[in-house]
Amino acid sequence: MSSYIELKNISQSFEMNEAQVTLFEGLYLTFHQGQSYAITGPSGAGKSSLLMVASGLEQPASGQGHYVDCDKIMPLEQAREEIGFIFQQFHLLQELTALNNVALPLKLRGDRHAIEKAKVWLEKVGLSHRQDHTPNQLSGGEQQRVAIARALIFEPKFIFADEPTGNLDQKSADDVADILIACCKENNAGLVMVTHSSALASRAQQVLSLANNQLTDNKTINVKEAS
Ligand SMILES: Nc1ncnc2c1ncn2[C@@H]1O[C@H](COP(=O)(O)OP(=O)(O)OP(=O)(O)O)[C@@H](O)[C@H]1O
Repeated sequence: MSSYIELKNISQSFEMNEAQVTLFEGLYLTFHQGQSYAITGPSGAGKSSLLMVASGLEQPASGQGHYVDCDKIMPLEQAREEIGFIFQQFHLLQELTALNNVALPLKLRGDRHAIEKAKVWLEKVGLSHRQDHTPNQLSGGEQQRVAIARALIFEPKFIFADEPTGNLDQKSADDVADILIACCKENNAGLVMVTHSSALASRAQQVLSLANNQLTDNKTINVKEAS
């Protein structure tokens, strides 16, 4: 049985200049493993904040998020092993080669086959020939492909991606989108992307738009009903 992430009645707000700023309020959301989702909306609407809450990296002001797998239910912040991240700025370690960046999550888990597995993943993202290069020797698109391999190598059930193509030209953005979607599909990982790109959003099965504290469903294709 595939897993899912369930958010119930979540709200997020911050104090700003002694005023309370609400980003979203009373949202109910379910993300299923193996499905793809895009969150769009105007700048400052709170998309990244929603991604942080939905992935368990930040706590909501109110409401709850759970990761559900078979009969196992756990708070999102305890589901770190099941969730991988991709960021607009790549966030690779500059002193490490592409190969060692990809291998790092497995090395940290004590996997003795980390380097062999990282080689396989670099091949999947088309970068075997750049394995000994450091991030500053790679283009933006290549760095993001390394970040995709690094995020997927420990086979998380979900990938959360914040503007994964935001720093790239159109050609690199298309290539990165192809690889990201194909790799998530191959791993049967759920993919949740925040993006300003209508081209990238259109490739997701469900497109949600965040504006004025609320989410609107703009497109749903073949997404399972919320459990
Ligand atoms: N921890 C925080 N404390 C105070 N304000 C915050 C915090 N995190 C986010 N904000 C504010 O919340 C608002 C929404 O930020 P967020 O980055 O989630 O928006 P966004 O929709 O992703 O924007 P963009 O499309 O421009 O990236 C911003 O005004 C931001 O400054």
